[in-house]
Amino acid sequence: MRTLISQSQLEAGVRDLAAQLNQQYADRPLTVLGVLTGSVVLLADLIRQLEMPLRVGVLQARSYRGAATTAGELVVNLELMPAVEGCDVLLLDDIFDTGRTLDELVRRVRACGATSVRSMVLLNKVGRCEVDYQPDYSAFDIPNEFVVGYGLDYQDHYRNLPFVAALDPEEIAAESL
Ligand SMILES: O=P(O)(O)OC[C@H]1O[C@H](OP(=O)(O)OP(=O)(O)O)[C@H](O)[C@@H]1O
Ligand code: HPA
Repeated sequence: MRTLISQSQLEAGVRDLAAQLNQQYADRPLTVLGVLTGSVVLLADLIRQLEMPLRVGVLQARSYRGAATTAGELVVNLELMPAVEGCDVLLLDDIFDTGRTLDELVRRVRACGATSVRSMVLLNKVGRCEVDYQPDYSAFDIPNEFVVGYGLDYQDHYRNLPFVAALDPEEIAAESL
């Protein structure tokens, strides 16, 4: 694997995301919803730098399964999500790739009565978007490569890496290429 974004670059990127939110929301209460599972590392690092009255919740979305590096059917589970009616919500995810996950989640959370729904991602994979939606905040543009680390997985591994790396073709199972 090849490192694309180092630990210190990630720290600076997350600091910058937090500063944007602290400026945008100031003293307004915010509900941050982390998209399981990939957002967990970003969620933990980001919320400790937020200064507004904050609620934290999670929901789940999954479409990349097993050895696949392309999206399959999107399955959404809102059972763990707190009530968001009348709330300003920030959906937080690790990566915007085809955009199908966030596009669907923004619609679903709006339908639950949130006052506003913005979205934030760590990584924006350039040139892959398949939807008419863009995240409101992102820290890094990355090329069209399958990446792991800092929450991102391949076959449920590598989420614990403190940096973001691109997998080389020989590290990706032959059946998913
Ligand atoms: O923009 P998209 O093409 O929709 O891809 C982005 C989504 O894919 C990944 O989730 P995944 O389905 O791998 O589930 P996970 O978070 O549990 O790993 C990632 O965490 C995002 O939620
Ligand atoms: O590049 C990626 N890596 C890991 N998970 C992902 N989900 C969408 N794109 C990616």
